[in-house]
Amino acid sequence: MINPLGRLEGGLIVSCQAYPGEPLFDPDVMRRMAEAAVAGGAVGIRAKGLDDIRLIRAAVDVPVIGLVKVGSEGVYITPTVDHAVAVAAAGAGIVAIDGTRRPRPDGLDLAEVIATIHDRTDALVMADVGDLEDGLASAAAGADLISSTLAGYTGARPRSEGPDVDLVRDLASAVEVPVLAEGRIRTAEQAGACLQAGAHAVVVGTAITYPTSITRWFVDALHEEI
Ligand SMILES: CC(=O)N[C@H](C=O)[C@@H](O)[C@H](O)[C@H](O)COP(=O)(O)O
Repeated sequence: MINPLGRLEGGLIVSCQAYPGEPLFDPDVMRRMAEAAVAGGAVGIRAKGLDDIRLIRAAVDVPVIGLVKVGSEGVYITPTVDHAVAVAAAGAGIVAIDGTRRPRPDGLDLAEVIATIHDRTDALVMADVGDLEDGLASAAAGADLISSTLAGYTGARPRSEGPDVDLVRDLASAVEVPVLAEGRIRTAEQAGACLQAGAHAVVVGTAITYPTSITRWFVDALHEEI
């Protein structure tokens, strides 16, 4: 497998995710969303769920960062090795896993998890972290790249309104592996600030692919005007 990290450098990765019960919750809709993002210049796609990953992998020629979500509390992003192996088998060249120091459902530590994924697949492992200590521990455990995905969602750091640029900067200067900026990037200016802070690439989801939230931002702003 060609190492995808070079293809991501300096670029925009678009996260295409929908949830059960929502109008866009359909792998084929996410496949179309991914194609639309790539047509606009996305250098990578982040996708959730094995069916979505399969369809998107077949439809676009950019690296796919895959994950599954199991629940929404604690360690819910690709929580076990078996989940990670399934994500890689579905076609993700990069598997995103929870990279926090919280106890994992399979009782393994992060180094064991990453080593086993490397043994059983060709995929790179991306650690989704919530603070600097998570990032340092993930790098020491063998993660191939680190993302600020969980900043503001684990209790370790406050939930900033925009991206946690300070964490991105601290991670980028503290670890050797590439650091992605992810989480609450709402504008192109914020994405640029993350690259300036040392991010290898930026991941944007909600602001591009989640029309319910985008609509609500407009609606709320209109109400504040009154
Ligand atoms: C915290 C968590 O579970 N984040 C998830 C990770 O896959 C997604 O829900 C986010 O949409 C993604 O990280 C992109 O972030 P944003 O949608 O803010 O641009």
